[in-house]
Amino acid sequence: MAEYNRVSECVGLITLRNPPVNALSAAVRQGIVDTVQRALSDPNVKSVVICGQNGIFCGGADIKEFGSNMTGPPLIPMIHAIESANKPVVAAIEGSALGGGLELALGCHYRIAHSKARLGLPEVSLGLLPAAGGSQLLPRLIGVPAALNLITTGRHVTAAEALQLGIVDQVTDHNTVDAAVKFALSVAGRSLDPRRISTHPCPQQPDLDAFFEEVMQKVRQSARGAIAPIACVQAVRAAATLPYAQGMERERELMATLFTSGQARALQYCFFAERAVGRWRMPSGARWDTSKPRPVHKAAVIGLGTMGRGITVALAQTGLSVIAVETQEKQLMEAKQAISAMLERGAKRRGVAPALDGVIYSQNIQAVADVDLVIEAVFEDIALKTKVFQQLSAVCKPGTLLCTNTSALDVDQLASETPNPELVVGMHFFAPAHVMKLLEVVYGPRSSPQAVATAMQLGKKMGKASVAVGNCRGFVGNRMLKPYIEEAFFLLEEGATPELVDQALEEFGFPMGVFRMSDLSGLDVGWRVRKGDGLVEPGTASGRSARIRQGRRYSPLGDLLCEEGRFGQKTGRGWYQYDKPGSRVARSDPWLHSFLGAYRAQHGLVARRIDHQEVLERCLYALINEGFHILDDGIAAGPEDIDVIYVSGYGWPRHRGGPMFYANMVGLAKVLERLEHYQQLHPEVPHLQPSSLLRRLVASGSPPIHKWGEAIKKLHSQL
Ligand SMILES: C[C@H](O)[C@H](C)C(=O)SCCNC(=O)CCNC(=O)[C@H](O)C(C)(C)COP(=O)([O-])OP(=O)([O-])OC[C@H]1O[C@@H](n2cnc3c(N)ncnc32)[C@H](O)[C@@H]1OP(=O)([O-])[O-]
Repeated sequence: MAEYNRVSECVGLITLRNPPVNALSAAVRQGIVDTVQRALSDPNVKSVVICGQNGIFCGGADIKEFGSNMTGPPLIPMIHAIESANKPVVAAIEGSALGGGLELALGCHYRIAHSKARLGLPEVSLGLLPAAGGSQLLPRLIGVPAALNLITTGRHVTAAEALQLGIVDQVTDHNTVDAAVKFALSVAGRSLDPRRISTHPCPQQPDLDAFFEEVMQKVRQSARGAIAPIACVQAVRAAATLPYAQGMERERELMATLFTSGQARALQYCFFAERAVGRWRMPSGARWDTSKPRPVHKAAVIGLGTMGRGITVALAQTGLSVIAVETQEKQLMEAKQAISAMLERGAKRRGVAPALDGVIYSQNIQAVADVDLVIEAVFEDIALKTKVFQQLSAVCKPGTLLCTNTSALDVDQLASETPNPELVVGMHFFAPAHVMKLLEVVYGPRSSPQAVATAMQLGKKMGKASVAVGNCRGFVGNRMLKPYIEEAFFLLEEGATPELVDQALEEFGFPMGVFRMSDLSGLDVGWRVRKGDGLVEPGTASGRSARIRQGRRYSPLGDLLCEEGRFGQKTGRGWYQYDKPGSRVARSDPWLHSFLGAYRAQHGLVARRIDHQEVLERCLYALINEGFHILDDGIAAGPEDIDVIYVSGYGWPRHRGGPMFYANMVGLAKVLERLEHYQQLHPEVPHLQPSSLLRRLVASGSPPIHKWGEAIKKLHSQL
């Protein structure tokens, strides 16, 4: 709702009240309509100030209302009533003015922002566009190029940038409402015509057609199949070419195409899923709101290879003091240089001073004796990690949390090497660790809820999408990736090419297909793991038996390429060829195609035509099926956990919601039917065997995804 007060004798103060972000729910909209009317009809009131309670102006339209029938006064006439008011209306912007919140402020005649405020039109990140006039008003206020940038990216700008762009009229470090009231008093009685943005002509862009063509091309490329960014460009184009009223009509038409789209539902699901994973729970019943994190003032990182360096930067950027330990002197010096450079670059980008003094470098593990939390990031070898955990147990003060950055080893086995296994959790970062959003916090059966709470809180502090998952081989992300990659290898055996498989996945929305990604991360990484699992066999045996390992179908294609020294970008040859080692532009490699032909001939395989549909069904449904196994095992608490992991760490296209949301959209019965179809064709591939949870969900009528949690609990209780 909205509260009304008269302050400073003649200023009507309207305060939005809808915690936590004063979203423009039906009640708030009604409150604004009523209080604006009251202020305008009160003869004692000379000007009006609109602000939000709790130090936040407005987080925009109430996203929770989108799924239901919208009631209450519509936004656009409400904002028009403010703009056409005969008394100056000033927006006092604290915290955030986003989406409909900024559109409300653009309807006001003046905008005063606190220096820490953030402003933006992020509707595109929800699969929408600014539909309360933002796509027509912002270009008129700040010009087409700047408005296009904000609306197609959805980025939030600082108050300083908003002032520079001309979105706000004043920035204050003091009480914003007081500053706005003082300002409102100073502009009372002034002509408001020049302040009604909708009446402004849109600044003309030279060579408009060419300009928009170029913008549309760039936006289409970066959108990778998302439809909202395209509609955003079309809406701004309307602002540049049509009178306001017609532009608003165009905005309404375009929004109608987006509002009920599957992509909008997927992106809004991601919005709430990213908030839901913070409310973690463990199979033991321990939960986020009953487990108190330990304070972490000082942390340490052991091992300063690529991952260790990124983790040190991510920790230091939170303001924590960090002890960075590397026993090899040369490696330590190189790491110090790299970390300092990363901190300086990051600080420059964020416009702050680099936290160089926050990192202390040492060759001696004794240096971590008084830290609160240690993250071990040494080479992925169980013997080495065990030795480090034993050393840490001897050196660290009681209660220090010991975390491992392993991506595949058994966290509980490492815990068993310490006297306090309850203090051990996995903190699985993704390369580059100071950039990638995802953090898998891995709890073993003996990890304490307090250890999980502490790691999750530290993850949030580092700006990570932190997801709590159970300990198992490959945790959640890598465990689901395995069948996805294996299916891609099998498709090559049956007639596909890396280009075809990658094209299908990139058209689906992945930034990179399996084989381009494999070349980037290095084929030797997977080879080492497969060797460790005893799957790699020397020589070139042929026939079906050569492709059955440990009782299941296995494709040695990746191993054979590695035996040729084809590790990908780093060797200039992999599934693709590159100009030289280290270059990133992949080109088809005739050698690879003749190698595949020879391989099929040697194994008596006949290539057949494979289309994009089959690539998507086999790679994605195999991955999704593993997701159902993970839910059934209780390794992930809910589908949101899996989807946030894949969207923030594995390049799953956000406008497709995540693997489990996608399965829900496609229809669980369809996914089951297709898995059964491929399982019949490939009985020697266990990961195509539909998960029993998937079968049970389909049998129980395929409940909608937000009901899976209770359905799974019910199904488990029936077991
Ligand atoms: C016509 C018009 O053109 C169109 C169509 C629109 O306007 S579309 C809407 C456009 N607006 C947005 O895209 C802004 C979305 N919000 C945010 O970016 C952030 O929230 C924030 C404002 C920067 C605060 O961040 P935070 O980190 O301090 O808190 P939080 O954890 O994120 O959020 C705290 C709690 O508030 C909930 N919440 C936040 N914004 C909300 C919103 N707009 N509607 C409903 N709930 C919202 C959120 O789910 C969480 O709930 P819970 O999990 O506690 O139950």
